[in-house]
Amino acid sequence: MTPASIPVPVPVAETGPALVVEGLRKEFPARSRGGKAVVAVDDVGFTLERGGSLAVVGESGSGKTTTARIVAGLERATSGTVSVAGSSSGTSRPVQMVFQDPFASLDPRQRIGAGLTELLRVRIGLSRAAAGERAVGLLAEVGLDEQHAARLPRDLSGGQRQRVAIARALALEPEILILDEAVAALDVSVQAQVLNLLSDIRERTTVAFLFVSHDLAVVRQVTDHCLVMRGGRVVEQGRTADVLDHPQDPYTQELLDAVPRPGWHPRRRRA
Ligand SMILES: Nc1ncnc2c1ncn2[C@@H]1O[C@H](COP(=O)(O)OP(=O)(O)OP(=O)(O)O)[C@@H](O)[C@H]1O
Repeated sequence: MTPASIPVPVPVAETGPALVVEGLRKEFPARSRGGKAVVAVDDVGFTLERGGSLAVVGESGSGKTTTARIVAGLERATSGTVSVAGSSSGTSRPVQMVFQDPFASLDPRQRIGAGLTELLRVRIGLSRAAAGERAVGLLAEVGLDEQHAARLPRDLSGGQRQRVAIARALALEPEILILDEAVAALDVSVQAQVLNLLSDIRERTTVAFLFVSHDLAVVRQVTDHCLVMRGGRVVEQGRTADVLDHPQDPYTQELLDAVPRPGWHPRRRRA
């Protein structure tokens, strides 16, 4: 593999889509001698419009997270291109990622407000006073107040910690927010609150969402386009409502059939 084949983020025009991915491929080397390399992502392509919301769905191991990590710059593709809007405009991190477990990205000894203020000083270059003010504003945007700001991560609920993770991602003024199973660990009612927050953010800003999820009900609620992956490849993509209501690929139908719905009854096993 020559260095020339490693994709470099290419800026796209200010008016163009937030993200264009073409011919993306990721091979992981064999884990043992004589083992086979894993092709985690194979010829994946999609476009995410500014302010749009695209779901990546598929069963475990289908390549969703690897695709998201390449877009976020956390993993290098073997080949293909990832073009992110704003990557030439001085925005240092045009893509931010929120994970299922926000604990991992929070310093357990740092109070929420102080951590956010530090992030704004170090990464955005704001003065101490301006960073403090912006931190209060960002926390308010995600529904948290100064009482929450004074707490340590362990003294917040799971939903509140996820709000903090979203505030920290937004602090860096990204073009694209990747949410990788970001509500999967939350109780249904807390999940609904965080999903409402994400809808609000979409209405207020031009941030585009890339939403990795195995939960098709959540996908229906928060995305307008959807990409179905299987074995590293895209089997189907289109408007979320069309894909979920009229799946063209049998695999998408299988995913839909696997979801318990109101009125769903497990099939009785034959004796
Ligand atoms: N660092 C790695 N080294 C080797 N193989 C990997 C690595 N990361 C992922 N894989 C493999 O690549 C494939 C795709 O994994 P990926 O995590 O992208 O799938 P996923 O759809 O996100 O699954 P899940 O929903 O379980 O997170 C799997 O076969 C996985 O075992």
